[in-house]
Amino acid sequence: MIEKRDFYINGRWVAPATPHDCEVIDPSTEEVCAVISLGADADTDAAVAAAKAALPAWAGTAPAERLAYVEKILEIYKRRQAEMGAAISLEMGAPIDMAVSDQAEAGAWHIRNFITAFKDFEFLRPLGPQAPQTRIALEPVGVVGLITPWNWPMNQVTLKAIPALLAGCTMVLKPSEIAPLSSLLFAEIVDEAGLPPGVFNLVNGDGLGVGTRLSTHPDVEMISFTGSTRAGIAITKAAADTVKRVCLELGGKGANLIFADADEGAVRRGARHCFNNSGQSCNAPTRMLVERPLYDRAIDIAREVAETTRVAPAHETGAHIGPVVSAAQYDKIQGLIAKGIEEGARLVAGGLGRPDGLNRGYFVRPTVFADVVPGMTIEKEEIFGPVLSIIPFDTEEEALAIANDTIYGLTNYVQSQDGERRNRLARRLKSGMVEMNGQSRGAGAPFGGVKSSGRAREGGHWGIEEFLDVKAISGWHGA
Ligand SMILES: NC(=O)c1ccc[n+]([C@@H]2O[C@H](COP(=O)([O-])OP(=O)(O)OC[C@H]3O[C@@H](n4cnc5c(N)ncnc54)[C@H](O)[C@@H]3O)[C@@H](O)[C@H]2O)c1
Repeated sequence: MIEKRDFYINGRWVAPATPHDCEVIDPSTEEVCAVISLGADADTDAAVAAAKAALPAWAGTAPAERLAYVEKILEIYKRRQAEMGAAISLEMGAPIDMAVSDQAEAGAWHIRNFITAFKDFEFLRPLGPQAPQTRIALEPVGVVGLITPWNWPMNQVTLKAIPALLAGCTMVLKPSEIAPLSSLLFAEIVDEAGLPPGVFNLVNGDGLGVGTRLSTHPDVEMISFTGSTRAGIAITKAAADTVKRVCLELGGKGANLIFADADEGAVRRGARHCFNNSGQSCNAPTRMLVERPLYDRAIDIAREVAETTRVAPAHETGAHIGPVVSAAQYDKIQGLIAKGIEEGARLVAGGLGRPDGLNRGYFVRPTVFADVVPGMTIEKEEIFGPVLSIIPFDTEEEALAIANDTIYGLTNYVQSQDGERRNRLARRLKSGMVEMNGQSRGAGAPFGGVKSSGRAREGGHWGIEEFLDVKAISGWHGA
């Protein structure tokens, strides 16, 4: 049993002000695998005070010095990547091979992309030839609170902590209390990199405790949050009285528009993407919109993908999907599958209950619904499980209308050999990202959404700029 009750505050591991144990559950076994602490206001206040005290010196370091620290973090992170994958696999159920090669690797990928973006990042820029004595200065926002979810834990932590460091901010990270082990390891990595005390702090806790304290704290200038739309709204309201910057990465209900001229692998790729990470990705293409001539064939392919997707405990090596993260998520997904059946969608694979042979653990059957009608609950709500909804369409306009008729707007997908059509749709789909013909976002591209998916932009240049205030200066001396 892992016992990690301490928080990382002011460069040291410290016991919580008041003991408050919290059990971490291994979703593959439903057994307790670790004990952490939930912080109280006193812990949060101590971490914010440390970050505030460290801010002037850190904000004043040369960019090259901050870059050197981040390069050191990357070096240690790579050395400990297998350990990181194991922590993620245990805490949230990603299969061990995938946890190392995708989940933990996502963190390394973001750090590398930030390093590249930072090398030509300009903190002082001319406004333009029309105003030769005006400069635009980008300055660190200050002390920032980072609140992260359990589904891609290191992906999210690196997308926040690394640009905050590069920008010159100091910070308090509150990872998900459901999956805190990877973040505790990240704090060890930061500690080993030798950052000045107080620049990076970690306090474990829940949303109502540490999360709310950070969101309302007068010395915290910004909250960078990834998680549910529900919590994002609560944080925005809580942060209003202190007029913080609030950057939100929230839920999604991605549409994958597959036209009859799509490449051979499009349906298979879309179904696999939906089931990856047991469906627990905010950008998952969960609504597969298929042009009528391809519709029956697409259902057959999706069924085959579901039936051949192996579900197994997270510690097993090889290609499979693991459990979903918790009993609460399992129950929510079961409820939505039941709702799909009740509302008349056609169940073509999977369904209620656990896969055969798995009687313990939060395992969900890869599930495919066909004949899903826009407006059905499974078409509207984010399920966050391995559940695909297939919807037929006859015209491009109809597909576009269905895709855009959602409160979310994170990633949409288009599969077609017609380049003109792809470009047209890319501009008309209401989302922060559009991925076409299986091409994923390029290194350093901004990740973020519109509408109820939140409007943060993380990664690369954009991700660094989120942690900077813009100052306009006129009467500047010199060139
Ligand atoms: N857009 C993205 O980039 C992105 C990425 C991953 C996950 N997500 C979304 O995250 C959700 C799943 O994650 P989750 O269940 O951990 O979400 P969640 O919102 O319940 O929790 C996320 C984090 O917020 C904290 N929190 C909860 N309520 C809070 C409050 N009132 N004040 C302050 N903090 C609070 C939690 O403790 C946790 O650290 C899904 O909806 C998913 O789509 C979005």
